[in-house]
Amino acid sequence: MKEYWTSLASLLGVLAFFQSLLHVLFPPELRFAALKLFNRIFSTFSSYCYFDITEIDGVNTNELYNAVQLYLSSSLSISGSRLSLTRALNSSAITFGLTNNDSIFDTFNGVTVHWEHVVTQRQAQTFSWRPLPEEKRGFTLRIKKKDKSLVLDSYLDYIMEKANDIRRRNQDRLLYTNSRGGSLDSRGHPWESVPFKHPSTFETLALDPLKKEEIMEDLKDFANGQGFYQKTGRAWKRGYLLYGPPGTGKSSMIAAMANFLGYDIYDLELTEVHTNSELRKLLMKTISKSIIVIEDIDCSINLSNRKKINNNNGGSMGRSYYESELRSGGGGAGGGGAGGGEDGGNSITLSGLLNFTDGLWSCCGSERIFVFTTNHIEKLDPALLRSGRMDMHIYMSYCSFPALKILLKNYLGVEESDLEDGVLKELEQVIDGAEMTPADVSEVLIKNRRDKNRAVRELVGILKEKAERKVKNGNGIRENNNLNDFEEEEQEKRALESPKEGSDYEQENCKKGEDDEEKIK
Ligand SMILES: Nc1ncnc2c1ncn2[C@@H]1O[C@H](COP(=O)(O)OP(=O)(O)OP(=O)(O)O)[C@@H](O)[C@H]1O
Ligand SMILES: [Mg+2]
Repeated sequence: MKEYWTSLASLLGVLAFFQSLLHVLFPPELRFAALKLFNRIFSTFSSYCYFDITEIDGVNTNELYNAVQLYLSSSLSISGSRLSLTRALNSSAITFGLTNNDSIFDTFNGVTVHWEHVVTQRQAQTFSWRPLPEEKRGFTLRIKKKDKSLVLDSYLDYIMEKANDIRRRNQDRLLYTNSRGGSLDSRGHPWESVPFKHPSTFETLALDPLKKEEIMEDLKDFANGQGFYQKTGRAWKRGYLLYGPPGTGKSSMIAAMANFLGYDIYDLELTEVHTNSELRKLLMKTISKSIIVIEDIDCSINLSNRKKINNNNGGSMGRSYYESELRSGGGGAGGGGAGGGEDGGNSITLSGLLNFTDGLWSCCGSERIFVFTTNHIEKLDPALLRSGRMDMHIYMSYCSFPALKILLKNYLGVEESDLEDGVLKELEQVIDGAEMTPADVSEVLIKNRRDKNRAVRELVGILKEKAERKVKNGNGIRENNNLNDFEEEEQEKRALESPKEGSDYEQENCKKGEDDEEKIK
């Protein structure tokens, strides 16, 4: 012990000597340059190299910083003696972290590396485009120079992969919203998030089992399809359009999809997005393995009838979709859009939205699912529906007999075999004609769930009454149960509304071509 103190004292003595030498030999203005030089000489002869991973890289959040934090938290929980513990609002998981300026050793492929969590106070800002956090945080990785290639080749990739795994396994999945409009938080994020805890699964979803199977297979193929998408040169993304009457389970289906794949959800509120470029920025800030949802797309923004509305207004407001696009600098590529304002300040265009799902920007990141929902498919522009854009159109129907059996099992614990043949037959006969949504059926079952027999009796009564009323109104039970009133009406309306030559969008694009030719002449 005595020897230890003696060597420490001599080391301090040497340091003090060098400091006074620095003061004697160099005038104050050269001292900083001299220190830098010593530093360089020192690092040349040192056997270590250092990597700084700062939390904020310029203006963007550094994904690697978050990944390192998560990765280290898994080993810290067992080894650390002083740790910072955090629990996000509403989250069920506690996260371990290195305290400020603390350090830890890690081993990878037999190589030991050293991590330090460096936290310093940020100097008072005179001007900044957005508020920055008061603390500057980062990790410094120290590694032997001879092992440098190992870090660059595989250690960092390993950390990213491990962090993603941990995030999926341990952390709650997140539900993001852009309800703050275009404003960013102090870390530059346009999205706000809460832990996502919706209990809907494919098991609880009342849907035709065959349809359910088909959707689950499709999702599985998508999630395991990295190689396929790579091979075929397609962006690794998929679009689903869920349409049908209110209360048929569209939102429940989205939750079931997210729970099935373990993906986060981005619930995009289109009415809060003001320009195409804002839409693109939101897209850029989403992570892989996520579902981007636009609910009630027909109500969110007037996409299909934009031209008609403008033309009806006449005068300067009578600009066509194409002209407004040109003015906003958007063009067919759906860019800029900053100038807009013809829609009460909201200048997202259909082409901006199509570009969001389909264009070059849509593949920043990967493994992403787009889901649009609507109660009125006939109101959507065919350009949005064409194949390849929304890969799967899923009709969420009124409660069918197979769906009813699932609801009876979920809500009452009643299996098909528990019901008398007569009751079963009765239910089967009236369910399609009654056109009741799963939401309505659920309500009847929830209300009477203490008395199963009463619940079933009441449900049969209501279904019969509804079916009879439909017959009276001239909508008898159809022989083809796969196509009910809603679906048929929607299809008829669509056929009437969409002109044979093509959609508004397509016509506008044609007009754009004609105008361009005119200009060239
Ligand atoms: N197919 C279904 N399976 C199980 N539950 C369902 C189904 N459809 C509706 N429900 C129940 O009804 C409620 C409303 O369903 P949901 O919000 O998913 O309907 P929606 O189609 O999204 O309606 P909207 O078009 O009004 O948004 C949910 O709480 C859910 O429990
Ligand atoms: Mg819904």
